[in-house]
Amino acid sequence: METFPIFRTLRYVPEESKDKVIPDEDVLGTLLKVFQALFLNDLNKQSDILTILPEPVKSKYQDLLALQHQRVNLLENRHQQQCVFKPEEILYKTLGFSVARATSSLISAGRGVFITKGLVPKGAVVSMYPGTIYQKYEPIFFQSIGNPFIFRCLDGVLIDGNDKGISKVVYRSCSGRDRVGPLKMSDSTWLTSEIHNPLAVGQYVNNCSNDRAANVCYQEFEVPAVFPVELKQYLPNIAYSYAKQSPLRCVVLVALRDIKQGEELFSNYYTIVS
Ligand SMILES: C[S@@+](CC[C@H](N)C(=O)[O-])C[C@H]1O[C@@H](n2cnc3c(N)ncnc32)[C@H](O)[C@@H]1O
Repeated sequence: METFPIFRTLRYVPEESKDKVIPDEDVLGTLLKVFQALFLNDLNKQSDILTILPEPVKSKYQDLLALQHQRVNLLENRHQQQCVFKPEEILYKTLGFSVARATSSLISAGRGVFITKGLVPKGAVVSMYPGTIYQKYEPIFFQSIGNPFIFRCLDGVLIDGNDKGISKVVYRSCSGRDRVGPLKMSDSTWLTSEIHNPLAVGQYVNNCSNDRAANVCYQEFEVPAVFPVELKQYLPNIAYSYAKQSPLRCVVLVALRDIKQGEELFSNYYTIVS
């Protein structure tokens, strides 16, 4: 009888990446830059979002929006030009590249992740690994059966990045639980075809092979307590258990070299892919 491993693909951050490829401040800086641009874009679509924000946050964005409109009017010489873009366009305008899922260049590997526009410089954060965060003592047995999207961090913390079945239900449930009034503390749109955070595709990156060297690597990151509350809605991770004290674990993928438009991303799973 065939024995089936619980974790079909259990990728992990290898010991050597304790020496992080880029400093945490750079990861944080990139996320803040992209999320703030996404938020301003959302405000342009729906300015009534401002009314639910605490006063200091509201005035910060009112000023930023006013500045943005001034700039657009100067450039375009038009009145009240609406500047609303798709999330992938915001990513391109902010970081100089966009990234998306498409059929992998590897035969029968399903989908993969590609640079669809622009150039990713070496050392840039190129995507995020979305999913529910489990401490190593938390139950994940049923979610893990036949699930190739489980990622293991150095300390045994697991991230379930599966966007289907029970994994999807669990993520949605945790995300609803952690809402603070109208404010979302995480992004659930990576479970749908309308992704709000275009970086949240890292779970679809395929494993490297002899003829496809890894061009990205995983790096762990803890979201600091000071992370702006209005930008948490773009974080594609949620803790399985509600833990007010512990910081939220994230995993980002960092470019190991310059990556050009049209190239597929490959990481090292450090496991045998079946
Ligand atoms: C986390 S998923 C990656 C996304 C997957 N390609 C998909 O479309 O769902 C991991 C699975 O992708 C496939 N895969 C990843 N790297 C591969 C490779 N180098 N060759 C063949 N299949 C691969 C395997 O089926 C593996 O279990």
